[in-house]
Amino acid sequence: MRIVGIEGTAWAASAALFDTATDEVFIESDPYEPDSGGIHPREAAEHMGDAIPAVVSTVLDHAVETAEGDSPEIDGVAFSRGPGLGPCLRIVGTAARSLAQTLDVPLVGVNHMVAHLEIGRYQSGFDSPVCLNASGANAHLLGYHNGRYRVLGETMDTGVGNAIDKFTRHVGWTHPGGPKVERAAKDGEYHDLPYVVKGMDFSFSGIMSAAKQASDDGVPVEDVCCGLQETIFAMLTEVAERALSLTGTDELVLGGGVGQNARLREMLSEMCDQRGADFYAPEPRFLRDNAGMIAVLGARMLAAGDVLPISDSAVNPNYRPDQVPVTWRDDEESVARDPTAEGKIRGAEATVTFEDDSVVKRRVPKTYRHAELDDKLRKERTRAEARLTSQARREGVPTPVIRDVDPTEGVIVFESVGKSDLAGALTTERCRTVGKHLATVHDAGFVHGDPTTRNVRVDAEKTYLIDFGLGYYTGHVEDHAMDLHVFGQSVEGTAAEPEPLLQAFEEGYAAVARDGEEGGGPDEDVLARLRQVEGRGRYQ
Ligand SMILES: C[C@@H](O)[C@H](NC(=O)OP(=O)(O)OC[C@H]1O[C@@H](n2cnc3c(N)ncnc32)[C@H](O)[C@@H]1O)C(=O)O
Ligand SMILES: Nc1ncnc2c1ncn2[C@@H]1O[C@H](COP(=O)(O)OP(=O)(O)OP(=O)(O)O)[C@@H](O)[C@H]1O
Ligand SMILES: [Fe+2]
Repeated sequence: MRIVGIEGTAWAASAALFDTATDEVFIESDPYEPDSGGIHPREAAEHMGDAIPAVVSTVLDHAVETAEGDSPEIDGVAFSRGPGLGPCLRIVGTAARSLAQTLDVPLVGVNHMVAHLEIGRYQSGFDSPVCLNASGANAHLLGYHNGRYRVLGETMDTGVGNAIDKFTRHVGWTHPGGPKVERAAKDGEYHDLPYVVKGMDFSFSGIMSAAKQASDDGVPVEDVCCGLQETIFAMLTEVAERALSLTGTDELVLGGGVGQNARLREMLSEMCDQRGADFYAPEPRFLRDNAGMIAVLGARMLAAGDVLPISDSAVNPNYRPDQVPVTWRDDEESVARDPTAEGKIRGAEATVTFEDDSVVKRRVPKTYRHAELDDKLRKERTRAEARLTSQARREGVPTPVIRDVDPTEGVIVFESVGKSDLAGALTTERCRTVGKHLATVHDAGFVHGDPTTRNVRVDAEKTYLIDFGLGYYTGHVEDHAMDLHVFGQSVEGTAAEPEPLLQAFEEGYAAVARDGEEGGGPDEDVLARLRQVEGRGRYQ
């Protein structure tokens, strides 16, 4: 099968030919490079209008040259349907429709983000990896489960590339900023910046303001660039590791333009090596926006009969990856491995060993992180975990008794609790209890920070919360809603039937959360905010 792909969601006007018989991908691209500032939607659309016909024509010439007969021998036309900039997408859509009609072949509408991850999965040969998408307008962790790609974690504000590009605009560098930050960082010393992860979600707004401020205050720009890379990429590596731990998977693939950064790839590969996981990053021409990935996924969709009638082929600027019905994969495949099957405990942050009825948790140094950042995080989290585990128990939430703490070494000795993780023993009643426990914790003025199904231990009588290392004191509705969101994502990404579990979880939360009389967030506010968090389109 031979399929043409067309891409043009933002900056790359690109066309490609993928031949399934030879596995060859021919790509022709023409980037839009703004003279100053960031990507301007109108200018970008003008660029698409000029460049798309030219790149398509080059690819058609190539198709004729490589065909056995005189015609280009094309079986389908795939195009990026979204997400992306509306004016650009419409031009791509029009070009794809007219090409499909001219050639009299089917039209295939591809989700750009799913294409970013499928290219790595296709090339690696991995079955069901966790996928880290690090692109300009997005940043998320995805895993296939029950017929869809589930968002296991994502940015709460801007995409990772856009965050970096905003900083470089601030210091007067031209777009794109990512490669310039990478070069400058090589000559810089590490500069400390805010590090924000919440379970498998993360946010860049605090770090970006701090980076701009540091540069305004006279910190050498190379040092800020070094701090930015070390902080942002350590955050992405940490959440990727947490996703591997939660799902029990030992395969990770990288996608997206920021994936071209050597330091990010180094950190991910080191993390995977150390936990015995396999890591795959496609070559740069398949990481940045390109039509090759659209053609490759388009071919699989076409083979599965997943084609679009012209009348139903409108573009979708907010097309989320979890909206895509995955027609080209087997329902049985899942990113989640059987959580009861594994023998040894592999947390994301720590090693855990069982000694009699005690558990020794060691936050071992993570060599992928800058030593100063690593030291700070391990100490802070060990202290937070010891303090909040005990405070939660005083509030009536079952947690393990703490027997010893050594923040300098990052070691805590706990009482061993529960018979298994909730991940392997999910019931509606237990989820209801987790909801109640989180409400109690929130009413006491703090959040858990990482309430996934692996951070809940259960036995016949009790449901315990463990691993408060990412917890902190806060009365903000947004922080409370994020705690609920983290639990929700961990259930969605791994459970066979998440709906009743999540309903019970929210009922439990609502039954206990204080009604807001004296300063605590009213539960309706938290649940309403949760709906907002879930519905946010984050393609800015
Ligand atoms: C929706 C779509 O239009 C969008 N595309 C996109 O963001 O282009 P992509 O090629 O995946 O990524 C571009 C980003 O990748 C960054 N980038 C490129 N090279 C980099 C490097 N060496 N280090 C860090 N960032 C880099 C750029 O600064 C820019 O922000 C997306 O995939 O989110
Ligand atoms: N007190 C305890 N009693 C029984 N089992 C425990 C206890 N503490 C930890 N475990 C087991 O060890 C696993 C890892 O512990 P924990 O979640 O604290 O580590 P972590 O590295 O912070 O994990 P992650 O960051 O992936 O959530 C837990 O999922 C649980 O199975
Ligand atoms: Fe992209």
